[in-house]
Amino acid sequence: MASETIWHGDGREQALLKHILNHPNASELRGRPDSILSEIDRWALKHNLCMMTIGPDRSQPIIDVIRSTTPKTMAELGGYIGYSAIKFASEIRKTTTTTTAGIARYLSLESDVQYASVAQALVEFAGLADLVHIHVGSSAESLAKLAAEGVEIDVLFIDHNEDLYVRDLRLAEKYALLHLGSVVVADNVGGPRARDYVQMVTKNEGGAAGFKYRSRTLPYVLPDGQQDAVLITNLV
Ligand SMILES: C[S@@+](CC[C@H](N)C(=O)[O-])C[C@H]1O[C@@H](n2cnc3c(N)ncnc32)[C@H](O)[C@@H]1O
Repeated sequence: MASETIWHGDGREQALLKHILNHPNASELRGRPDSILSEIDRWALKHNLCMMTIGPDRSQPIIDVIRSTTPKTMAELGGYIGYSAIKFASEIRKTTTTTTAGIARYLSLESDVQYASVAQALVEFAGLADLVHIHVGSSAESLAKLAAEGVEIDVLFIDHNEDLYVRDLRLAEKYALLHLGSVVVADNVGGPRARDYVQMVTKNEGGAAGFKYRSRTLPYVLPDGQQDAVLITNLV
């Protein structure tokens, strides 16, 4: 019988953090997001571990979204160890304009306290703690808190639990966290658990807040050979 891929939670996250912080070239890695992410990728490859991070290749279409929208506020559902937060927040920093300078932020929502603490340490090591705000708690609770603070999300990256994609997009709309022109990017939409979400955003019907969805699917193959896809949806 084929063994199932283990993606997380076997101590690899803490081992990875230790590796990065105690790296012989730690002083050269510190404050260099791209080098830190490359080191994470190298470490995972060396230890033959599939990590549930967005990784370098799948990041590219999301980087393109950031470049074309220059978001003031980007949020993600599912932060894990902070890989995507470091990748996308550093891109936001590079694309910061005079209008977004000082106010751009990346909100990372993560339910697991231990993963969030690894993420916080890596974000600080990458020099992005002023931009990245990690919210520990379930996505439903954190979205409600963001709504109470009057947050408006320009780019929403959904990458937590496919069973919750529909519910959480609906919540973000209900709480008026999204606006006309917001872009929603969902990863891992290739499997059956994301079917309802795919149906919802690829129909030309409006969402709960009256926006219409314009979606495009970008297929990819996972390191273990499974087919999957990213779905990019513009609210129009
Ligand atoms: C695929 S990983 C995220 C990977 C990350 N975006 C990256 O690319 O580096 C999914 C994460 O979502 C978190 N998660 C699952 N359900 C959640 C929920 N309801 N609210 C917040 N986070 C959740 C998990 O603990 C896990 O760390």
